[in-house]
Amino acid sequence: MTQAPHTIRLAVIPGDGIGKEVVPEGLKVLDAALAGTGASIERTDFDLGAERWHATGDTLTDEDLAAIKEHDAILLGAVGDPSVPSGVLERGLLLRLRFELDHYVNLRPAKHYPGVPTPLTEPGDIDFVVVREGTEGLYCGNGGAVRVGTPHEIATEVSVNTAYGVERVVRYAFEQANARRQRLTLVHKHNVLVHAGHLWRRTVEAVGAEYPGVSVDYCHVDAATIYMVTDPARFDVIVTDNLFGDILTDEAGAITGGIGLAASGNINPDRAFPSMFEPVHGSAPDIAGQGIADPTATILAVALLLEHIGEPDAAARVSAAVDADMATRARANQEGGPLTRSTSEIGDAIAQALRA
Ligand SMILES: NC(=O)C1=CN([C@@H]2O[C@H](COP(=O)(O)OP(=O)(O)OC[C@H]3O[C@@H](n4cnc5c(N)ncnc54)[C@H](O)[C@@H]3O)[C@@H](O)[C@H]2O)C=CC1
Ligand SMILES: CC(C)CC(=O)C(=O)O
Ligand SMILES: [Mg+2]
Repeated sequence: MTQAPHTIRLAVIPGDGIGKEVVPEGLKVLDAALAGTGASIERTDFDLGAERWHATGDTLTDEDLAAIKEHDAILLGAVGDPSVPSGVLERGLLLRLRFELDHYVNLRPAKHYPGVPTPLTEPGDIDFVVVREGTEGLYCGNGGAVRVGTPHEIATEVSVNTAYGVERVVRYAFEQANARRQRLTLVHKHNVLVHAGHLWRRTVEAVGAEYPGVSVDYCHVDAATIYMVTDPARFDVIVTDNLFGDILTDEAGAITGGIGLAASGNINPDRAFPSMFEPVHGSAPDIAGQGIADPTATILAVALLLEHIGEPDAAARVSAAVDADMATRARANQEGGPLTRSTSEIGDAIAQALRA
């Protein structure tokens, strides 16, 4: 559908490793999805990541951050590289973006496309979303270490959970559940983490009273990892903290056909700052540079981005093109084996389907 001409200001951060390989495919599909709609992309590339850090020592400067804030949305590949001490880019770049831009919702849909290979023998109908808290918990960097390197070293990481932070993400999760199959599962570990866990439990109870149509369930996180492989169809919306959500969504990627299919949105629902869309996976140094990374997660992140910025038709067309590509994979699988395609061949196929 043609709309009035308008421009979408997009900040692009390919990052490291396969981030640099999958982001061009996401952009290819974004262009194809918007062709003829009246919307155009005004794109700014940010060279953040390992190379920049080696050259300048910067992870994310205040100037970078101010420039990124001038955009409508952000597309990110992945950050992290074996040549950089672990945590420097993950904390100084990725988490700093999530915290500074108040991405308190980390939305991670998980869907199995029929016939697509999965490690589960009977996957059932897997279609759920994880609403992971994005700005608190164990990822705050609240901790420290003393007597480092000695036999008496003590290291702490303290999980921060505020009533304000938990309530706003729980409310978002109830809204999601209300718009879906009206089932919400809180995942935590309140049998042990009694302070944070009981705050989450009480908050879900209190907010849930406003959503009488939504049934509420609870799993300890260890049991949740079991149900995710034995009965994933039980889940509709999972709400959980930053660390548990991180772990569970890699598992969700694995059971739905691979981490290369799992997309995410770091969302500021209040729209005070641009939201950031990225694949769930990391920079995958083990396969980087080979052109074999699956770009589908990034392409699905583009669909989430389009939905968020008010281009639902384009978003639906991207999702439909991915559905069709998944059906092609399923057919190939039935006919004797998985399709072997390069990163750019997958991007080309999906972009071409959109232009057809
Ligand atoms: N959002 C981000 O930027 C994230 C960054 N990282 C960083 O990435 C680096 C590598 O972390 P890992 O723990 O190895 O996790 P990873 O997600 O990069 O890789 C885990 C496994 O999944 C495979 N894989 C990942 N994406 C794939 C794709 N698109 N297609 C096919 N296979 C894919 C990899 O080859 C690897 O075997 C680290 O520096 C880590 O801190 C990790 C997770 C998220
Ligand atoms: C690299 C971490 C900071 C984040 C992560 O693994 C994730 O958000 O999935
Ligand atoms: Mg992760």
